[in-house]
Amino acid sequence: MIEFRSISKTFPGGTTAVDDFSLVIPSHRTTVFVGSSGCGKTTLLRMINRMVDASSGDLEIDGENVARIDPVRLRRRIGYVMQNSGLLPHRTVIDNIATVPRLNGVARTVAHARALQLMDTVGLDRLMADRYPSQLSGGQQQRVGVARGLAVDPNILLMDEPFGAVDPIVRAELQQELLRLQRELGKTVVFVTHDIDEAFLLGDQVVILEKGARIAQKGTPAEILANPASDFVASFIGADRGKRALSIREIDGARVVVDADGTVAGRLVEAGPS
Ligand SMILES: Nc1ncnc2c1ncn2[C@@H]1O[C@H](COP(=O)(O)OP(=O)(O)OP(=O)(O)O)[C@@H](O)[C@H]1O
Repeated sequence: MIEFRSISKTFPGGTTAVDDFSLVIPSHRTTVFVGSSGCGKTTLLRMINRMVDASSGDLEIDGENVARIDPVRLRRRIGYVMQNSGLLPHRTVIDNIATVPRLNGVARTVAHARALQLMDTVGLDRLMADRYPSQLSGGQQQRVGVARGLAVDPNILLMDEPFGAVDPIVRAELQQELLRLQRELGKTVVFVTHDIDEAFLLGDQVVILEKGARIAQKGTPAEILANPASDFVASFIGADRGKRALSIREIDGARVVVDADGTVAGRLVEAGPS
């Protein structure tokens, strides 16, 4: 469990990116931060692995205050997947995936064997192991990014707009892969997006944020869709456009919420990892 307790962050220039934010992020579930550009999503995410330190408040992982954990050690045990995959251009796919285990002292042969398994896990052909990132499509690069995030077998996986830079068809494929992976692996995933449909599709818990990372509403997709807490939320989720008359359908054994035109708007929480 990750717990934010009255966390604030003011950057040296004076911008308060996060203003008194409190939230519990349950383990083995996907929590999605969603909101407009500049509302503080990335800052929240980066405070979990101390790429950004809070100005005030406490942040705990399983009861341990992150301020007391060495940031390098913390980052090596938390997976981080970013937009544009963030791969090292001069390293092959397999070396990119094995980077952090190697830094942690894992032998090269062991790290490479594990990297090949992870390529299977994320649906990448092993034949691509010796290619460089520039020789892959955008979607394949994102899969390498996810494999790299999983390479230290972290309990926590942070994902910052990981599918933002790929076309809608590949994006939909990657979203489905993540749902499949999450059913298998049951990580504590914290996912940032500005796309409400992506948030509803992937999130067990969705947190809609306004400027300063103020929580406009949090809950399951079904709760938010059925009962928007404010005009802001209603407008953000498109409820005011009359688009989302909800119903529940069973697709591939999972119970999902679909809106009026049949688009999957979210998954019911009971369908999470078993
Ligand atoms: N290192 C920094 N120094 C100064 N201000 C910063 C820094 N990082 C972020 N900010 C500011 O903090 C606010 C929140 O930024 P953040 O990147 O967390 O937002 P976001 O919701 O992730 O935005 P986006 O969706 O555009 O990535 C913004 O006003 C931003 O300009």
